[in-house]
Amino acid sequence: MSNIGNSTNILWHECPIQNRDRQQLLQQKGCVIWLTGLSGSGKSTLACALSQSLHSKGKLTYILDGDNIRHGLNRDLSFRAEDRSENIRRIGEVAKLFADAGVICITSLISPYQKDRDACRALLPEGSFIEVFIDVPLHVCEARDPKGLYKLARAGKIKGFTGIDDPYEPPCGCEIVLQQKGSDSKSPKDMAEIVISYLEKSGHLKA
Ligand SMILES: Nc1ncnc2c1ncn2[C@@H]1O[C@H](COP(=O)(O)OS(=O)(=O)O)[C@@H](OP(=O)(O)O)[C@H]1O
Ligand SMILES: Nc1ncnc2c1ncn2[C@@H]1O[C@H](COP(=O)(O)OP(=O)(O)O)[C@@H](O)[C@H]1O
Repeated sequence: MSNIGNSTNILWHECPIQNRDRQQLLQQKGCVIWLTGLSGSGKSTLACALSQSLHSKGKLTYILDGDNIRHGLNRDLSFRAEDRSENIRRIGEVAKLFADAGVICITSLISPYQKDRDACRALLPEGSFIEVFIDVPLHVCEARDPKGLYKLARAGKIKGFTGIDDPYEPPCGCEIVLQQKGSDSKSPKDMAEIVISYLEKSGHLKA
């Protein structure tokens, strides 16, 4: 019996069907592909392109998108630093369950703080947390502004907007950097191919 957080007298219950059995069934290894970048950098677009491409190869994926999860599980959270951390912690825990289920779980969150991303990495077995930085300069994201949020932030109508008056800490030592700078521009499909070739090399697309 042990105490975890505020829960006392709890005991882990094992089931004979384990992660390796699910890997065999699905012919893939569950993992978390953690997309991070500014608002408008292309996280949701890449998540969809990746999911479509992997699906067409017969691989099971699931997307956890920050915007979408804030409509339900995380609807109680704001954009204060503590709430962003809690947002990321919960999504990290959910992503861990999907990965354990054998699914290739794609998360799409700004996740601006390195320590929050590192805490999620620490939840997963070695090699199963694949951090992907979508490195798009602020001026490019701001020019795209598909939801008009940068305009509102510049006008002072949204406070604490990432990149404007709230921080974004670029990853150091992440698995993949996808740059979108000057002439080096990549389509979402090109970006998805880079991630998929990483997964092929790392052995995640076979049991
Ligand atoms: N203050 C502020 N800062 C940043 N973003 C804001 C803010 N308010 C609303 N939005 C919208 O919320 C989306 C980001 O949610 P996330 O859950 O990914 O953010 S975080 O990881 O908790 O920082 C983000 O979506 P994306 O553009 O898809 O990144 C914004 O549309
Ligand atoms: N690789 C890309 N090249 C050019 N434009 C892109 C690319 N990926 C996304 N976009 C465009 O950028 C905008 C923001 O993309 P989105 O996926 O919503 O970003 P995020 O989820 O990071 O906020 C959209 O208008 C989208 O069509």
